[in-house]
Amino acid sequence: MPPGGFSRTRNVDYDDDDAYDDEDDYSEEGEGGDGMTEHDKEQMRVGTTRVRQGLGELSEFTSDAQIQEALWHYYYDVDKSVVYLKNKLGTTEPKQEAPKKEKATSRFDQAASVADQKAPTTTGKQTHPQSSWLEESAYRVAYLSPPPISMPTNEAIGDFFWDVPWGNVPLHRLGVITLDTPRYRGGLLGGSSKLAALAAKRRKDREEAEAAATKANSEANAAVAMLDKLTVKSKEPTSNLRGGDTERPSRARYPGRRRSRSRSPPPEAIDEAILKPAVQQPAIVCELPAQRAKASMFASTLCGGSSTAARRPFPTLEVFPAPYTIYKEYDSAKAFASPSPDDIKKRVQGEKLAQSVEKLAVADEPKVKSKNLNVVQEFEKSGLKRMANFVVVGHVDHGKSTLMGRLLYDLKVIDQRSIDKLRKEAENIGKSSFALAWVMDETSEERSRGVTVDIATNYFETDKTRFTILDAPGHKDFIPNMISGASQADFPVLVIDASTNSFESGLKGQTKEHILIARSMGMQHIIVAVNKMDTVSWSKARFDDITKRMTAFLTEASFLEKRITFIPLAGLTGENVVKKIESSAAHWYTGETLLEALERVELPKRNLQKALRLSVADVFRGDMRSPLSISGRIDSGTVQVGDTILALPANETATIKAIEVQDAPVDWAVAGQIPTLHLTDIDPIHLRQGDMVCAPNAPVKLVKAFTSKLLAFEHVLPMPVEVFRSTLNSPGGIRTLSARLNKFTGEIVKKKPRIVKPGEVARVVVQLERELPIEEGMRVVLRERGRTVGAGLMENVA
Ligand SMILES: Nc1nc2c(ncn2[C@@H]2O[C@H](COP(=O)(O)OP(=O)(O)OP(=O)(O)O)[C@@H](O)[C@H]2O)c(=O)[nH]1
Repeated sequence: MPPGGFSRTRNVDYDDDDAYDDEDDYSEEGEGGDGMTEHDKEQMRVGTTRVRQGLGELSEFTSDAQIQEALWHYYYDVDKSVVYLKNKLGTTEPKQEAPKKEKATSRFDQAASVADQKAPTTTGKQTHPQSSWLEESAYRVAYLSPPPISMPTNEAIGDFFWDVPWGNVPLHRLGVITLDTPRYRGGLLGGSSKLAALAAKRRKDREEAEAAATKANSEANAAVAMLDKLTVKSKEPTSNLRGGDTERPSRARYPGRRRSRSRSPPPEAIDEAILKPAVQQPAIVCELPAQRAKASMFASTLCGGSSTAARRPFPTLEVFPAPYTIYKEYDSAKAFASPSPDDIKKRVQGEKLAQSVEKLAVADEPKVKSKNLNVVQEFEKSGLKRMANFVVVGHVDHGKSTLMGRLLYDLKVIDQRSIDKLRKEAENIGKSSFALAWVMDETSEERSRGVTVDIATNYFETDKTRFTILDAPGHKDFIPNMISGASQADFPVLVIDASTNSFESGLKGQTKEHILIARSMGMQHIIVAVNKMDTVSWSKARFDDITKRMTAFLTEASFLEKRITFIPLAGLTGENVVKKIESSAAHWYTGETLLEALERVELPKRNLQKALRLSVADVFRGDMRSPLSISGRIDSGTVQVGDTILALPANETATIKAIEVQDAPVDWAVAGQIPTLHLTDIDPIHLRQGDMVCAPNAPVKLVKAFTSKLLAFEHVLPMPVEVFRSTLNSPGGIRTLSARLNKFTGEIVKKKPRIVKPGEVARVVVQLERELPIEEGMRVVLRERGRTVGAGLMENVA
């Protein structure tokens, strides 16, 4: 390159890294940061000595810095440096200051200053007056906005450097100086000729490294190309891709990658960039770092590392779009329009599996067939014993469960071994006196607390009758359960504790309440078991006193005296339960035992001819064979296996699959019995405790308000109450007091009374919160805040 053939600015094309990685650059180049290697320094030292020798007497006027500057510029050429310095010293007065303090002015800078004299100056006041043009430019680039640049002419530079042997500069160094548009670099590279040379040296090193990398890449590419040949070719269309892109592996299998490129240009832009032929860019060299390592020995052996296969160019795009977004052909190809081979295989396997499963399948359960029996006739000719359900009521701890345990034990329904076991268990927790009660109280809560919580059911039979025991809880907290039990019973057995004060406290407690509820349920016969007579030494006076007071109360509650039976007994020891008492202390009692009284009770008439009505007392969700079972008393009508029933208020039908009465399977059941019905063809969610089951052709209406004839237990006035019907209870209220009635005749005594006193009978309108299946003749109990305020008979829909 001729000396005058370049612009004043040496626009060295360094990597961008150079612009900000200054510290790294210097640290690489020696401790002093002067950019000289040890070899340079040695050459500089020897050269300085020889130049001084060449200068002779002029040497004393020349500083080391000047000599070294010359040597640096002439690449350690001693002769040229001597000539240069002699010329310089011949025209320039040596300075008097110490050479070390003088700032060395490079020849290049001198050239610039000469040119400056010819060029128009545009520098402002920020420019140092003695700085060269190049220094000024560096200063401006570093601290100011770029000024309009005044360029020295090539002629001026050429004149100055006419004797400079630029032609000796190695070719690779010439390569780093370009004739591009002036481009200002920072102060590091803008004003130092040493640094320029240093940069040239680095450029050379880098080019050598790149050449090595290129060679390595060629080998690696050859290896990769060989590996690519071994892979299955993508069938996806690539017709409108550029040549280089056709070899790009499909990215459809890696959709996640596209998601990670959140800053990718929009698909349209990519489309254009990829699909249109690339525009030839002038003189842009894409210098990518070596991205591929040299092929391993194994790869070279396998694929021919020395192969001369054409090198695949590195992709110059930094954005690799997912094909579905840019290549229209993928859309039209509809790659997933038909099932994949895997899908087809799976489908075939699935079909085979389904066929084999079908072979294994059990045929659907045959529909339950009805025998279409005339159940009433069947019942009449069956010769069944009479069936009696009684509820055991009374104040808490008066001995109800113990009495029933004794009854069952003495009737051998419970064997000695079971009783011994219960005794042992009861002793273990210090409740040995409750062993008999545990015959009925089976839950751990009941046993640990010593109180009955829920209705306990058990069975026994005599020669004439099959009995169902419904043992009710005596505690006031469980009155709703007591109501549920009472609603299923034909008559009550009232248990009274004859012990001192116990009878009296019972009267204030649940004794009276239980009696009233039982009577309100329509029960007309009652057996009063005066219990724990052993605690009062079988006192006739005590028994008579209790009998007298209870008769008065019971008759007031509308029990006829002839239908009331009193029996002195002791459930714990068993006297007068099944066996007559033998003690002389009880010689005054010659009446019947409890069992005899039970056998003698007149049972209510069964409404077999009426439509089916069954109050659901329990719902059992069982196994696959019997997913849903219900139990409850049949108030009227009959059922048989195969019958369709209607559940209310869900209004869902079900089929009776099987029937059990007292744990024995039967074909039918009639009013008065408490069967268990195993159902099918219904979702278990449609049946709950308290629901009504009836004949589909004679359903019970759902009502939200009704008129009732009410016996008041407490003062009654329009107020919110809880309405109990059998096992069902629902919020509601007494809406209206229509009239007060004569207790015996039912005639209206007073219309719209403001209040009804305890013991009076009134006609009231009861409002329900939701619709419930209630019809004429059904009995309801109204409670308010845990107290029973009244019980009544539903008359009609209000
Ligand atoms: N001395 C004596 N104690 C009895 C008799 N009958 C029951 N008891 C005792 O009275 C206590 C209560 O007996 P339970 O049978 O649990 O009374 P309950 O009426 O069933 O109690 P709840 O069902 O919780 O209302 C127990 O300790 C019994 O041992 C009896 O005839 N004589």
